[in-house]
Amino acid sequence: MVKHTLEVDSVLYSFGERKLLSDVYLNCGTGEIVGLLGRNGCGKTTLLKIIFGTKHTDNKHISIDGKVYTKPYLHAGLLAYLPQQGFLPKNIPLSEILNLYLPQQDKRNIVKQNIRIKQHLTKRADELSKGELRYFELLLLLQLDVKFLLLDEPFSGVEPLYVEQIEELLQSHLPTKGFLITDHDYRAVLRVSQRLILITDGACRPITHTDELIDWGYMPASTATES
Ligand SMILES: Nc1ncnc2c1ncn2[C@@H]1O[C@H](COP(=O)(O)OP(=O)(O)OP(=O)(O)O)[C@@H](O)[C@H]1O
Repeated sequence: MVKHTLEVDSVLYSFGERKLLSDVYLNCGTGEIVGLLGRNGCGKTTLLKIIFGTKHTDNKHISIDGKVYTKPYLHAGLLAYLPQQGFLPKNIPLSEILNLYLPQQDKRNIVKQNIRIKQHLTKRADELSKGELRYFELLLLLQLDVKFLLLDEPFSGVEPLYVEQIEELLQSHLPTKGFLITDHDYRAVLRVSQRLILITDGACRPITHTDELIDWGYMPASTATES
């Protein structure tokens, strides 16, 4: 399997007097899940939007397999983004949503035949529970022919059983995809990620041991025994 690389460098983002992101470097290859952690408001969502290309910034260098892109989302086959708030139309059934997003029938069938989704196909997105909807969104994005997925809070509001199923789903697509994932369910992020990056003070810090998350003030000291 060919390995692809996403490289993010020199990201600067500021508003007013505040420099939100000032020293960002990270990379991700297909075959790995990179967990992005950080406190509320540190800039995780902003960074994912900058990488996707939908958020303008003062400076950035986004490359995939060595080629630089200013707006990667405009190029087929590169990236997909799961936004925090979801992205699906609310007023049409899931089966029609699949027709819109997945032109290939075999890909649609994978989603339609999924044991957790098949009974919901005639429902609209707003008729699903939060966990069911998140699972459906992910399942759909995973069928897209893209090399990298940027996932903003895929576990948010999701019950433990679905969290586990989402983790399994991501793992099953590792042969062809790479993932940048952020979520406040840090236990799930720690479980599923091969590498961790903490955003703090506008910079990306590679984390090699979970104790460092306590040292940087992201996790409470009471969690030390879990690491
Ligand atoms: N153009 C802007 N003007 C004012 N504030 C901004 C602007 N862009 C980002 N911010 C602020 O920067 C902070 C970072 O937002 P962002 O959503 O990226 O954080 P986050 O790390 O994803 O937070 P959370 O974990 O709570 O989802 C927020 O406080 C946001 O309001």
